[in-house]
Amino acid sequence: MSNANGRVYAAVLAGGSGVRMGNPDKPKQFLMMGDKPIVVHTLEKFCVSGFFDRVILLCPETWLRQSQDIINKYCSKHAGQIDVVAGGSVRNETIMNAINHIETKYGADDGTILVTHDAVRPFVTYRVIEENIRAVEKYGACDTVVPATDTIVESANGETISVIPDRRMLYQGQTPQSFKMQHLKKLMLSLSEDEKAILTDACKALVLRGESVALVRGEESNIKITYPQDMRIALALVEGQSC
Ligand SMILES: Nc1ccn([C@@H]2O[C@H](COP(=O)(O)OP(=O)(O)OP(=O)(O)O)[C@@H](O)[C@H]2O)c(=O)n1
Ligand SMILES: O=P(O)(O)OC[C@@H](O)[C@@H](O)[C@@H](O)CO
Repeated sequence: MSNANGRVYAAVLAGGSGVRMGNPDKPKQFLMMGDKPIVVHTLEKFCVSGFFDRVILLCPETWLRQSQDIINKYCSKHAGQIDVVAGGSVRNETIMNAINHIETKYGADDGTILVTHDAVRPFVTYRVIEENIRAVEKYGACDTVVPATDTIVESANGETISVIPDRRMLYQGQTPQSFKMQHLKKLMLSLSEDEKAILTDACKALVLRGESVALVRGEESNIKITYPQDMRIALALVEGQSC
């Protein structure tokens, strides 16, 4: 589905190795969740939504062949919509690989929209995906967030509290994070090594340059599967969905 100004692409980020999952025999995005791997649950959300001209799956270089096999086995109905591309050594490099692939293969202009999403957030909803696209059309960039539920404590030295910010202004960032693709590329290329070192997500590239990023309301259920206990929660959620 093209928007009024250009094309819309999804980058499903599956290039990580899942160290915090405790080094299972495969990166966590390829672990089974119910009847199919986590990454397939996520890809299906984007393919079925009908919002995208193309869905790009970024995976570790050593998993290119296996990723394609997984798609053919578990997601064959949508295989024609998905390009499998190698990710980079850090998450933002993976996003740059998606941008370079799209530019080279399909071309891009100022209206091209890129919706980036963690492969390990398989419970993203169609509402959130659609609101991301609408927010980029209106504001140029957006982040998906939920209000912070815990009190967030800041400590500069790791021993004592520096400040407890007003929770009413605090949110937890999720994905999707979505952008005018060419603008994101320009900003990413402008970052210094020091700036790259503090970039825990792509939205921060805009925030560092003083640019505004709109908020899209996320969902508590849009969890990121990071630790083994998240996997147990995810399995319970997917079982609940199939009941
Ligand atoms: N070089 C990287 C690193 C991460 N990711 C992706 O970014 C998402 C969120 O990252 P995270 O949960 O930190 O995944 P990992 O980097 O795999 O986990 P860890 O930090 O525990 O190794 C994941 O879907 C992961 O595959 C990526 O595409 N490319
Ligand atoms: O720092 P981590 O590697 O856990 O996660 C990096 C990003 O994936 C993360 O910032 C987005 O999912 C938004 O929370």
